[in-house]
Amino acid sequence: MNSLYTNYSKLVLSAHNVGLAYGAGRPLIADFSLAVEAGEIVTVLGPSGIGKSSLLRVFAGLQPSNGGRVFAGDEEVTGAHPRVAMAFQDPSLLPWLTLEQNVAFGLDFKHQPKLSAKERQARVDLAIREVGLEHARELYPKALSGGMAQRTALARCIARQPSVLLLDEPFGALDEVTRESMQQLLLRVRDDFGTAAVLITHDIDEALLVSDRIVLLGGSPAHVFGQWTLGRSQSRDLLDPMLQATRVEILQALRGSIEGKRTSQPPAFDFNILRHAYPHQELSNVH
Ligand SMILES: Nc1ncnc2c1ncn2[C@@H]1O[C@H](COP(=O)(O)OP(=O)(O)OP(=O)(O)O)[C@@H](O)[C@H]1O
Repeated sequence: MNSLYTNYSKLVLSAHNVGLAYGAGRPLIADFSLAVEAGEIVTVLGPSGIGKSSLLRVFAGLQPSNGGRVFAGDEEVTGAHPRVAMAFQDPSLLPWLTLEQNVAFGLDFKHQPKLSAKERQARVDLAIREVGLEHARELYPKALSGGMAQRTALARCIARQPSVLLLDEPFGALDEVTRESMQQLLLRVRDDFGTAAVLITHDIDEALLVSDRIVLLGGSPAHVFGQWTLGRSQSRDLLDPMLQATRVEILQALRGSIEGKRTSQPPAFDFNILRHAYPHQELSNVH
């Protein structure tokens, strides 16, 4: 287990001491910090109900945190941000719009920069091509398979040209083969555009197949309970003994986190990295 915070100037998303609570009860999440580099795919695993989706909504600026700060690049996230795009398990397509119109709709979000008609069409075309749905652009959502609908939702995100994708179990409802092709698509988007991603999944194998880093949430309030870095040269064949060993380690830690036991010390977060990346930001509440 180790951490990967090497390319300081390339952070696209960072969370500093984020806390989360619903109502006046015990906080759900405390002191959560994460730094995501350009092109890095970070998967967040953790027991059901620990707060993974809530955390992602905070990263997307869709929900306030209780303390802490989130940055997209060097801009603080205080609401929906043009460089941050989120996709959910439900593709949330508008049924009265065609596939192409659904993709273009992502560019109409209030916080998006204004584009010329030509630039807008170019972005839509590129995104549809990237997800391999050029043949289906005139179809309405009811005529799309689950995989095609998810590809459309991803294209809607891609058209916005985000620096980071926030993916809340987007492949969870798909059959295994479609799921595999979506995982390959995610890797391709990363390779083609350098887009980073924070992915929530319950599937350890999925995490092992796509992630540069796996972060496990555990404890109450939840915090980083374990962290694994997978090199790009690491085999992603699930039968590979190294990957198998990591799988077992993650599974044991996940069981430990469910039982509320600390099986491993979470890695200490080096806040000097954030100071280095954001020298002009006031990080006084970061200790
Ligand atoms: N808007 C809300 N108001 C009050 N409580 C909420 C709200 N949203 C989520 N919760 C509660 O917060 C806890 C964490 O929910 P969240 O969906 O973030 O967890 P999760 O780890 O993503 O769960 P799962 O893996 O089952 O999807 C749950 O107990 C949930 O009931």
